[in-house]
Amino acid sequence: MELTTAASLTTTGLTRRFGNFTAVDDVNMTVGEGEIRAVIGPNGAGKTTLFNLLTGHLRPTAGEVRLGNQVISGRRAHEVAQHGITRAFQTTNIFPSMTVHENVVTALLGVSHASLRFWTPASDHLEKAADEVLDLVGIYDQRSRQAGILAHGDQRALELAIALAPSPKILLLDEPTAGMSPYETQRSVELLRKIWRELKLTIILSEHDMEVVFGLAQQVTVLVSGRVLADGEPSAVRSNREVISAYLGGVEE
Ligand SMILES: Nc1ncnc2c1ncn2[C@@H]1O[C@H](COP(=O)(O)OP(=O)(O)OP(=O)(O)O)[C@@H](O)[C@H]1O
Repeated sequence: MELTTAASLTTTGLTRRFGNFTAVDDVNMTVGEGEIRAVIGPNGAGKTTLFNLLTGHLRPTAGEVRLGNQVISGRRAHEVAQHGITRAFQTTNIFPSMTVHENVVTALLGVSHASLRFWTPASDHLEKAADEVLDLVGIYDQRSRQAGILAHGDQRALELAIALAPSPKILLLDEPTAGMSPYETQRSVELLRKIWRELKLTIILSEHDMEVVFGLAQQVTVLVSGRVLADGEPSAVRSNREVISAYLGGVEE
């Protein structure tokens, strides 16, 4: 498997208004290459809107998003994806009537060979590349099954495979463990850590489960009312008094 460097992501003055309401308010954030960053905040803090701005699903009212040195804000979602930012979970891309394998091959089609950094790079080998992705996320044995009848956990793994297929530089995960049992959550955290280690990509996740956040992320950004209340290493964020009173409540140890 050929590996690539990850990429850094920077937002400068990133702002999104809906009418008079400001959902994302002057967010300045730098996510380093190969970092795992968690974005946390209470309901309505602006996490989903921020992710939509990062993926090109929304245009900013003001400010910009840069991937490395390249400005990507203002581009359409499919262009942003081609530049190397993909997303799993909130926007499900599964075709339920196709097989698991066909779903991943479809995600690989349209990606130039040069972009298949993680997987075997040749069109004749798209099938093989799809198998590599499925093996990585642990559902290779499900490859011939119809995607729509997969168990919930396997369907989430397939969503992850589809997001990983284009060999992204940055992977965005919307609440990767939402709705999972403690056991499934633990397995997901291990899987994400393995993917991050093997592919050396940058991961940005939004998550409500603080065990997941503090177990996985190297840096945490806390959003409240669209603004960055704090960011830094998990231990610093965890003991930040403003964060505790605004959001974390009883999590202080
Ligand atoms: N298209 C829209 N039009 C108007 N208001 C919107 C729109 N999208 C989001 N908002 C508002 O922006 C605010 C931030 O919403 P957002 O979904 O980004 O928060 P969130 O942090 O993802 O919340 P949650 O954790 O509940 O998913 C909310 O008050 C929401 O009602």
